[in-house]
Amino acid sequence: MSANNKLLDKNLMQSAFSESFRKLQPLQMMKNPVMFTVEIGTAIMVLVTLISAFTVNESLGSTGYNFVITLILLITLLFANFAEAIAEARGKAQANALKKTRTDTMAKRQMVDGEIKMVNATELRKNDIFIAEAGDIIASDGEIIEGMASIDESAITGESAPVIREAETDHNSVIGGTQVLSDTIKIKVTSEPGESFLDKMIGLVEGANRQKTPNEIALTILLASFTLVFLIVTVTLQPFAVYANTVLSIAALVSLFVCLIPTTIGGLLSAIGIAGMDRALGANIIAKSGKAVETAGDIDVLLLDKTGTITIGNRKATNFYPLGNIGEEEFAHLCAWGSYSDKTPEGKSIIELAKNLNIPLNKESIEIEESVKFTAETRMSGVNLADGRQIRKGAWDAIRDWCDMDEETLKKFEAKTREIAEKGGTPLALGVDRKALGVIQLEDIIKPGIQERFARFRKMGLKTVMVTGDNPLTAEYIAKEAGVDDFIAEAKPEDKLEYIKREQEAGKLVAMMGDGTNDAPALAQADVGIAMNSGTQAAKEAANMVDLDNDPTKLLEVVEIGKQLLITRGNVTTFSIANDVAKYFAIVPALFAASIPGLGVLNIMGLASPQSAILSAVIFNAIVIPILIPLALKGVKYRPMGASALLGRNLLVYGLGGIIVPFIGIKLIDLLVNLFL
Ligand SMILES: Nc1ncnc2c1ncn2[C@@H]1O[C@H](COP(=O)(O)OP(=O)(O)OP(=O)(O)O)[C@@H](O)[C@H]1O
Ligand SMILES: [K+]
Ligand SMILES: [Mg+2]
Repeated sequence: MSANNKLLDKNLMQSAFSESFRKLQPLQMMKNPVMFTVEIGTAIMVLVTLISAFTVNESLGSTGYNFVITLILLITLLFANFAEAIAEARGKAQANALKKTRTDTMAKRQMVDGEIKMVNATELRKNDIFIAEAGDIIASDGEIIEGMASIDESAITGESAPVIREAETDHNSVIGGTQVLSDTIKIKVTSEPGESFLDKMIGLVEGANRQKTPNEIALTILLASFTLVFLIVTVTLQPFAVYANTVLSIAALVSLFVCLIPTTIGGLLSAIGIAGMDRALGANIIAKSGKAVETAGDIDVLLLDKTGTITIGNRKATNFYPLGNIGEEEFAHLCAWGSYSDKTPEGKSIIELAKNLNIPLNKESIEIEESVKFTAETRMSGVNLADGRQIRKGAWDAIRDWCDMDEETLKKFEAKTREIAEKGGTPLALGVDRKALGVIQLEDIIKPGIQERFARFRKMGLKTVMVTGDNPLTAEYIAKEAGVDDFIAEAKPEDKLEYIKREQEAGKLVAMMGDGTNDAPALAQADVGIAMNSGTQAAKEAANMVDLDNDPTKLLEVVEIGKQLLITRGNVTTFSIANDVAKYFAIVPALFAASIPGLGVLNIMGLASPQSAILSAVIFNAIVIPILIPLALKGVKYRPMGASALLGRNLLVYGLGGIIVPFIGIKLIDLLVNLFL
């Protein structure tokens, strides 16, 4: 579902073209104060043109000239509308592609009495239960409450590799419109009809409910006040002109005003915002608001999980180390038994290792009375057997606290766990009936290329923090290898929340990514919280963005998209205002050169006449907008560097450039205008 990046798609151009005219309605234009004043100026010029055509009034200037100025002002408005319309049209094209995936599906609804009834997907309500089998299109968003299945999510994510979704894990979410490839699952509906994930996505990309972000509103107010200042400047020029015996026509005053107000950024502002959300969507990120994307650009601290984010995440058991009075085979047995009801990759890999070592597991010989699930809170898991035995495995410190241990055993375990942790492995200890029996070694691989990404963030001045439930030694090893700035070890879910609060109290903006229900509070607290689409409903509701690809490193991309949005907007604003200042010095001396010879010194551009100076400036003012549309949509090319270096560079390029470019542009247009007239 990647964004349609072709800027010049013919259909998009056509629909944007007609939209540009529709957007001329004053009620629409009013949302954009800068361009609305241009519209008022245009209306005044229409009147002036008509009056000058039908009456004899020398101070109004020639009808032809007035007409041309009116036309150029109208084109300026259309250009600005076109910028917004083309940004919206790209979103709509994506929405249409999504709508095609929303087909009429049937669902096997399970009624209260257990009976299965075929119903239309639209009849499903929140908390209803339905069954989906291999080949079925999942009829609604939901959470798997029984079973596991491999699912093809390509209709939504564009990713063709199937994904595994399973009840009682942090990957229990399914999206309506995706297809079950194997197995049978029981699903509880999580959204009402019309409010599904897909519906929300379509609404978002259509831009129907796009709201201005606080930053956009602030900038709009700033631009409006600039506009007011220049209105006063232009109006006070009139008595000055009378005093200097110069006739300033209404056309000249209106044109001067339009040239001086920040029309470039005024015309491109909303296109830049829409394009930012589009870019996020292109990266398969659903931002619940434009504000979230923007905030991502200002983030100071990034909280990242260790397992699955910095490391590949399918931690595998690689060794059994019995440390008590117990043989290798018996120890492996107990490790496997203790993992029978453990659905985590760690648990599965322990059984896998036992099988690979050819340990006869004779599962029939045991009866599980109660399974003790792994939680990030207890950092242990295990089983209680029917014969009364309790098996627990977990983080070393958790098992240590659970077991009764003498000095000697403690030393043995500490040495072994340290040995494993110092090399970046995760030691799991195993205890039976509160007696520690040995250690299991888990290994995980640091994701290739992750070091470069962190280096890039350091250059931008961002702090990266690795959070892990693992012990400090393993954490330290991985943190150092991966190149993160800080780490929190033996972290429980609430530690993330605490850390975020502390950073925020110090004035920092914090981003994090999570998928589990216990991540929800921290996701809600973070300034930017991204939930994985496979994650639990609670996590997705707490977050302000959802990643369709379930890629924990996506956080890094989101920050870059946000930064690019902020920088693009900043640069276009700088350019726009620098432009306006330059235009002032291009036009005013030309206007007064005849009556105040002293000003002739300032008329460095040597424009042909006051009329052509005005005309050239208005034309330049108009064409800058479409010239910058590609930049607004694609975003300024972003290089990682510190904030002050970036500011310096941008001021140089867009500030200085913004001053020089109009002089050259207006001079060229002036030459052309006089060549043809
Ligand atoms: N299935 C499991 N059964 C028992 N103990 C486990 C299991 N999985 C992990 N552990 C232990 O609990 C600790 C905490 O796990 P948790 O999932 O909270 O954090 P983590 O996976 O180490 O880090 P992250 O926060 O990056 O996911 C692990 O370091 C490990 O020692
Ligand atoms: K302008
Ligand atoms: Mg984990």
